[in-house]
Amino acid sequence: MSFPAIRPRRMRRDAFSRALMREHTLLPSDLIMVAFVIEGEGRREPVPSMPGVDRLSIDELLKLAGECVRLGIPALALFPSPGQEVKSEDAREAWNPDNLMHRASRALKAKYPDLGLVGDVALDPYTTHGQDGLIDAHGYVMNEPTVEALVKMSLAQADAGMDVVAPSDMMDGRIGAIRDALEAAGHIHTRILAYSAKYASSFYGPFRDAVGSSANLGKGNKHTYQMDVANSDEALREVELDIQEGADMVMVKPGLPYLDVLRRVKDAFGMPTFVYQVSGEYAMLKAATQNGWLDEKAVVLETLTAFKRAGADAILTYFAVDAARWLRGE
Ligand SMILES: NCc1[nH]cc(CCC(=O)O)c1CC(=O)O
Ligand SMILES: [Mg+2]
Repeated sequence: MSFPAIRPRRMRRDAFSRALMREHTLLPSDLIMVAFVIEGEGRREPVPSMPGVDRLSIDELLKLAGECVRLGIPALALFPSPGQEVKSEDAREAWNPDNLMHRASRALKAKYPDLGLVGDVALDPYTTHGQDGLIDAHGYVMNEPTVEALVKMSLAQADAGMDVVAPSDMMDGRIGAIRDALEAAGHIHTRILAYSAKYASSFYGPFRDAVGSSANLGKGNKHTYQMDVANSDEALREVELDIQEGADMVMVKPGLPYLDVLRRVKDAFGMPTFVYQVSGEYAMLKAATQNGWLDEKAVVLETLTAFKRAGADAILTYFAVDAARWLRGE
């Protein structure tokens, strides 16, 4: 009777050999925490479609930042949830030097100068129609006028101390325009994290609730600028352009349904490649774990490890603080 000489199970038998052959390790330093900012003081406003996520006033945000620093999470990505009263057709609040994001940035940098700050660059929190750009009479998002606005927004964020500007809008040519403007203004250290392969996904619904753009967007969609979910060659073309235009980091978004794209991007370019585990992925996992159908710690760490396996250098996730605590055995 002959048995297999090659037994992959041998290495899996004991914890020591499993540890030695493990190919990827998830660390708190792989994570970027995501937070929503609101006006006020002492305010934590729950996002109903994202149980466990609160919109935070700046003083509460400072506490979250302190926790990130303590846990070894290198950076915090900020999204504003401004009131309807500052929204307009032309989104001018986006580059107001004293807007909510910029006040948050200055407060965070004063208290935690070493925590990396990532500012979202897109117009959707500030437009009355909920689109990421400026629209023409037909509701089409106009490319160049939007890029001009994004440039002003990026300069204002850099002035307010943001370390990284992260255009999440998918306009053509915006990385090059932002890079030129930052250089010309002397902001030579401001990094650009480009949402390069951002899909027109249905997994963003809870985020749009959180920043207050879903009601304004109504039945609208973003199919004329975000990518078709069926494409991945196109993702490589988009990433290549952003690299040529001066991106320091490129991103694939959403995460879990797009691991194939992540792997292709990492293999093709070897760039710092980030992935965004988006609001709908968060909501999906939360719903199942709150029902007791899945084990939260186990599935969250599994998804985050899967991103690393697929080639991610860093992961934007609403679970960053929880995951870092679990990884540290807290
Ligand atoms: N500029 C919009 C933006 N920036 C980040 C997200 C989604 C993030 C998430 O779902 O967690 C979106 C939503 C959208 O494109 O409508
Ligand atoms: Mg592009």
